[in-house]
Amino acid sequence: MDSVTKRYPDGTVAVDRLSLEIPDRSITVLVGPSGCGKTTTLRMINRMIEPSEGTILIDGKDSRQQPVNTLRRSMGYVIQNAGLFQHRTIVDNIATVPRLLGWKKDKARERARELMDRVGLDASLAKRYPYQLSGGQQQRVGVARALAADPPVLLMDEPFSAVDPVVRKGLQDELLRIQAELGKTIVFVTHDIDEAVKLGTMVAVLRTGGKLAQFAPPAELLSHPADEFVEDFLGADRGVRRLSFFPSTGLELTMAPVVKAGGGAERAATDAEFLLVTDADGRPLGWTRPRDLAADGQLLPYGRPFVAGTDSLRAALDCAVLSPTGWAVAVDTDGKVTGVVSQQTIAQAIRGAHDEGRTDADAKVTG
Ligand SMILES: Nc1ncnc2c1ncn2[C@@H]1O[C@H](COP(=O)(O)OP(=O)(O)OP(=O)(O)O)[C@@H](O)[C@H]1O
Repeated sequence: MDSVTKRYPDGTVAVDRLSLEIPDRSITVLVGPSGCGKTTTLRMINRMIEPSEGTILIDGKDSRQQPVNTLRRSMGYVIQNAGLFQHRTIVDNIATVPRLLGWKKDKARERARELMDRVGLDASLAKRYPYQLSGGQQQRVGVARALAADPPVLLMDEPFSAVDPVVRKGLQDELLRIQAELGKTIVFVTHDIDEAVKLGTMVAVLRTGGKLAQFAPPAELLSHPADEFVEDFLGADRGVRRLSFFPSTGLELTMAPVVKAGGGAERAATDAEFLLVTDADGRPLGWTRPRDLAADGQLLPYGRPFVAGTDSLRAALDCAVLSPTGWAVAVDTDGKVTGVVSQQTIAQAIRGAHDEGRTDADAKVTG
């Protein structure tokens, strides 16, 4: 996208000399306050809106040189509230584009069922109508419909804005999984900076008037906001959020205060204030004081453990802060305890990470 401007007939400049290089097979997020030109930018990509000036190249080809129908079919489009056809069943909604492309009904429906599975929709919903689905399920149908003809590009305009936070997180995780599996080029519009940071390989922050404020990987955005506008938009807690990009790999874990239930007090040869009790398989049960170990008393909750190595320092910190003992519990992918770590040790690791100034987008980890 090279120096693209959109001036509406009434003179409004919605997008102002925007230049962006959208990377292939990754998620690029356009984020910014209401009215900053996100939707206009997205729609210029598939020519639902024609730019007033500038050039949009797709795979090196000027988008104006391609027939608009060919262009649109190479781009799935997902909008808020899914925009489903209310009088068509779920399976037929998803089969819409393949049918338009001339596929036989059976083949199109088979493809639709395959996609339902891919986006996490139960096959039993196939014959229902959109009004018989929850908002989150409808949104999944919207994604499946956009993927139906296997377009290389997906354009998504605030697709998850209308659902509650829990469902939204599920949809975001699903999108990341689909992207990892299918390697689509996705351009995603949101006004939610958390969503942008979570989903984006690259994030374009736009300011009112359709001007680009910064275009960077999320870790860089959080560590080096280009100016005060971006800094304000990222919010006051960007320091904590940045921890999402530091892996917990280097945290020093200890097994010293970890004991098996029924293992006897002699196992607790530590002067730790609290002991973590596990079951016979090594899964966490809860914390206790050493003197209460033999008494079979109530255990204190251990909170949500983090997966050492996979989860981020932010996840580890969260576990420690939420734990009544101030210690976070690390587990492996089977949920077995690999050690515990104190808030102080995590704080040291955080200082170390910040000092190193590690802002590499490749360091993006979950949690
Ligand atoms: N058809 C139109 N005619 C005139 N002005 C328009 C038209 N469509 C959009 N605008 C204006 O262009 C600007 C950018 O609009 P756009 O919808 O692209 O913003 P947005 O960032 O997607 O906003 P939101 O987050 O509120 O959806 C706004 O000031 C809007 O009022």
